[in-house]
Amino acid sequence: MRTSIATVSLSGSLTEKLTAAARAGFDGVEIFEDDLLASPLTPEEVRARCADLGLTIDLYQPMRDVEAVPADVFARNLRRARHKFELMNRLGADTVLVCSSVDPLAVDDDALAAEQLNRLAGLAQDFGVRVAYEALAWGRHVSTYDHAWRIVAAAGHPALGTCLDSFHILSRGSDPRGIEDIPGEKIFFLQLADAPLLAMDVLQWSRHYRCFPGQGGFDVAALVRHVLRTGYDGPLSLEVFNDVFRQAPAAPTAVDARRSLLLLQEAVGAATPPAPVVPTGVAFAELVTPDAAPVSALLAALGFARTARHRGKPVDLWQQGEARVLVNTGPAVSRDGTRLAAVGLESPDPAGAARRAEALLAPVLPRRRGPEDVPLDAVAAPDGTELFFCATGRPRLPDWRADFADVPHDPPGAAVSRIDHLALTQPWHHFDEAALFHRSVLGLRAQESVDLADPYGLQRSRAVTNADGSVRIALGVGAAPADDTVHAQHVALATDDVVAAARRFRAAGGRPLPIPGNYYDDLAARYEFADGELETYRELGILYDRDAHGVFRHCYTHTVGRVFFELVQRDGGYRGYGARNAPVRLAAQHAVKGFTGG
Ligand SMILES: O=C(O)c1ccc(O)c(O)c1
Ligand SMILES: [Mg+2]
Repeated sequence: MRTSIATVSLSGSLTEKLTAAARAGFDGVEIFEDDLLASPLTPEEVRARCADLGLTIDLYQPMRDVEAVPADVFARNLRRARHKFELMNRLGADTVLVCSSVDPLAVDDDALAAEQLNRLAGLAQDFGVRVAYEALAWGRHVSTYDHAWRIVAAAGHPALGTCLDSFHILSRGSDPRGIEDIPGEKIFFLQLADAPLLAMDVLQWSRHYRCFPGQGGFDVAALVRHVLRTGYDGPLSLEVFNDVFRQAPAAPTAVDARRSLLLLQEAVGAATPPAPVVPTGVAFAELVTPDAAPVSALLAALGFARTARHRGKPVDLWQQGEARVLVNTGPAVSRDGTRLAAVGLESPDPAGAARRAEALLAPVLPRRRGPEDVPLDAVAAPDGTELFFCATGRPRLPDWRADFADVPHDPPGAAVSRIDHLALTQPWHHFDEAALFHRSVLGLRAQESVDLADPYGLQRSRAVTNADGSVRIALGVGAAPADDTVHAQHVALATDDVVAAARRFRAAGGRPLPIPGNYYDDLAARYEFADGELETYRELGILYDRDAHGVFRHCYTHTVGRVFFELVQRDGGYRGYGARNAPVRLAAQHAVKGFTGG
């Protein structure tokens, strides 16, 4: 199946958009009129540029407010159309999109609409051009796909067909099954967009919040299956109006778009990339730092022991239970202060996981390893975090720990059993991309996105997890490009007894994040606690939450560079991440000098 993308979906000049679309592997483009009008290139030059890039021009759009108007108005519309058709001939574009009228002069008269569209198609035919009529969800008289199709059918012209747009169909709650009543050859074009399920004016929703299929709440794949059953054999084309994508660099957006289409093609059986290999645990979190001392002190206070050192690189392995943290002081990676640079994911089939990732356009990383090192497959997530697919102590698979030599150490503490979750901060324009990436490349499930109030801006967070919760990654982002000081990353450590773990941390000289007294006064109002329980939480800075399944108790350490740790105790199958407490945590991190930056 051919794939296409509308130039409106990408940022930049027309040339930049075309280049990004071609590099990401699209076969064609829909050229938006505004992009052409603003381009210094002549239509012939645009045509040549597309040809050089290997792109076809699959659609020119939009032509507005054509049909069901008084005769004199229609005569002017035909004159306007003639200009467009001439232009399309110069461009080498053979299909124009006509969207249903929003003109106050348009009348509610299907017969008139059909007659005028028939005449428009007659003129188009003289230019060797086809007209694809699309129902805008907010069209004045025509706002549903079945209505647009009835008019096209009544017009009965071979150069007139319909354009289906998943947003207009699904945003109105129309039943897409009716698509199968349209003959495939009369579907001249198929535009695809998803959107988050928002209760708002449909025009605003469409113009600002569309996203790539798989990133929102619509069942775009089901719609595409209906379309394919008609015999439609035109391109799958993405048409996404989105405020964030308009600002984000075009190249990664185009790759994100292409990945979304690959997944859609997989879902409808039109592509068969290697199957996802879902990770079964977190093997390690890797911090890079210019100075190991503060991180080492923090890990030691948390009860970790430095158990091994890499044979060839300045990397220490710190361990407690099944929780492993690598501290890397290598020169190449230490420029930005302390940060969470890599995650080792326990994979049942590391090579298969890497093949899946590569097929879904994840950047495969060169193996940074010495001649003796265990081969490790790694890819980069959208935020730059390196994801290693690895095995820990499993027969027949090389163990990444073989690269490390034990060093003498005292036994680690026993409070922490494993890594509960990792919180990664996404660049502001990669949030939707990140969730789709983790879902598609790693086969994780995405949970609902939640809003977290930070005193200096709203943050959003969305968790991706495997089925048993042994891999949990919370993807977070600020609302806009912003100062990143508290948009920190963190490693949450699972414990069976957060009170004991917090006490141990303090006794060992750790600095817990202080939580305001108001928080505990409110907790007392919300829940009943055993005698002394709340006082213990207050003393240790432990936060508390409950969901339908269980109880969550957690506390935070101070921040080193961009990284802090959290101790978490999940009881009774609690599924969340304490989102309700996040505003208190964020405010506390802002308030306490030394918890930010540093
Ligand atoms: O928002 C619009 O006006 C608009 C224009 C052309 C389209 O194909 C579309 O789906 C929406
Ligand atoms: Mg459209």
